[in-house]
Amino acid sequence: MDYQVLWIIKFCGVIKFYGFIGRSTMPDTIAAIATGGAVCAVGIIRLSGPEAIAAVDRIFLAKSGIKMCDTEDRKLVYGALMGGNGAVLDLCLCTVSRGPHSYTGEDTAELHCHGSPVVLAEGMRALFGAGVRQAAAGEFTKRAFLNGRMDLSQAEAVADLIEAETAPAAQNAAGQLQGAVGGRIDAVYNALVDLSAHFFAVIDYPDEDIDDFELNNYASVLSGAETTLRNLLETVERGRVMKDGVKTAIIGRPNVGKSSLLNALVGYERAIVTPVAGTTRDTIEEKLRVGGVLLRLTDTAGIRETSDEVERLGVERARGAASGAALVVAVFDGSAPLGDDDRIVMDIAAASEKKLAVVNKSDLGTAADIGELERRLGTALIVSARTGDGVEAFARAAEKLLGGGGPVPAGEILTNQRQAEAIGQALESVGQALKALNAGVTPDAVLTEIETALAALGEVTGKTIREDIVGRIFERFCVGK
Ligand SMILES: Nc1nc2c(c(=O)[nH]1)N(C=O)[C@@H](CNc1ccc(C(=O)N[C@@H](CCC(=O)O)C(=O)O)cc1)CN2
Ligand SMILES: Nc1nc2c(ncn2[C@@H]2O[C@H](COP(=O)(O)OP(=O)(O)OP(=O)(O)O)[C@@H](O)[C@H]2O)c(=O)[nH]1
Ligand SMILES: [Mg+2]
Repeated sequence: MDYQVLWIIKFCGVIKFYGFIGRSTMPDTIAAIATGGAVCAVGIIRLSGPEAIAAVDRIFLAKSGIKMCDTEDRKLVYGALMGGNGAVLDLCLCTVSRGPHSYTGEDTAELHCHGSPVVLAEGMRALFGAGVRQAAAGEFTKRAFLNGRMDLSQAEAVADLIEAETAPAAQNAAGQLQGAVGGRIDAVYNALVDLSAHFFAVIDYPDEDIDDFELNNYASVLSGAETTLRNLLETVERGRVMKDGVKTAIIGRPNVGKSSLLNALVGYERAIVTPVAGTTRDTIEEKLRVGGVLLRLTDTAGIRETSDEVERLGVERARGAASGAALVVAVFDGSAPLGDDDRIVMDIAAASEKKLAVVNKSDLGTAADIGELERRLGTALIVSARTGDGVEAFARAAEKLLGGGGPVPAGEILTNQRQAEAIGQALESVGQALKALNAGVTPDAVLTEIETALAALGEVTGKTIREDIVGRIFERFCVGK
């Protein structure tokens, strides 16, 4: 082959090689709309990476004439955002934060525009022209994690905070953003690292026995770790309720006002209401916040014996909803005496651990035996879905029954399944290590268990975690976070 051609091929290979190295050591610059796609008062485009400040300097002209590269960190500068064709897109504010003292740890910039999706999209287009690329979901926070600005439990708290549906859930996530979980896990992690260092020393000098004082010391470190991990795990159930809400089934015989109650609770005509018995066929779901508790309400078909095939399937679904619910709300028509269908409803509700009876239509007077309801179901609340009387009291009763309104969580409630699984594994290994220690097993057996526990704890904070798992965690974030 011609030497010249060979040389060119070799040269291209070198470029490719350095191109690869360049990409892997020097991150590119990313941009995204941070404020979502809706029309709003102010919309923010954010950038991160080595070219972030240079890129805004290409498309943003400060009124004062100053360049953003000459502006101090975290100062807002007023000016014009320029489109690709040189036209002014918006009059906006720009700010920069240089790495490492920024959210991502890299150089960052923000454009605070008028909140028009069109302006923001055009601003993004101008930035692509200035050499930046669209950020992937969660990429800013992923960079913050990879640059050591936060651990993985804090990064996950960012997503939890954004998605929180109640004030306590948001408060708990904010606590975790400050390191409530990461700090506790780190404390256990560090204690176990110290312990394993001792054990390594023992293995290196096998002739020296571990004295009793030290053995006791090791045992107390391990049981201290066990306690911390167990306490954290015990919050998982509360965490699930906090994050996912409480499945709540509204059941009752036809026409008692189940759909009317749902509508009165959520404050709009969510479900169809008619005087015809058997109006609701399929189940209807709606979220409702009562105080700090999120209810996932399911309105169901009225329960009765029926030959109508569609209605029968609906009744089956109603029974299914009740058995799958954490809270059953049994509705009765208080203006009529209780009948056989009401007693079937009572039986279904009584089988649920948590239930509330609602005696509806109080505006029509009372003919139902409220004493019977209270004997079977405990609390009975008198309401009128039509006038709204008692509906608020019902919501308060539900909140109280579900343990809402308790102390405000400051991050100590575990809401993340991945973290819970890893902590469960660590707890198991610490328990085994303690057992091995007490049984007088050779030090390396104890050490093996401690190392397994360390690996599991490292997954919580991200100290030791596979890259593909990190990738999967951040993929679930929104774009711009
Ligand atoms: N406009 C805007 N609002 C936002 C964010 C943002 O990036 N931009 N955030 C993110 O998405 C959250 C705030 N998080 C942040 C965390 C750290 C830093 C930061 O620059 N920290 C530096 C400097 C602190 C200082 O000295 O003032 C540091 O800790 O060194 C910025 C935002 C929520 N609100
Ligand atoms: N006077 C009075 N009427 C009510 C009240 N609540 C509901 N109703 C009426 O009772 C009828 C049935 O109400 P729905 O809410 O459809 O009852 P439901 O239990 O969902 O009925 P199905 O879906 O058929 O099982 C409608 O005509 C409502 O307007 C109330 O508090 N007072
Ligand atoms: Mg209905």
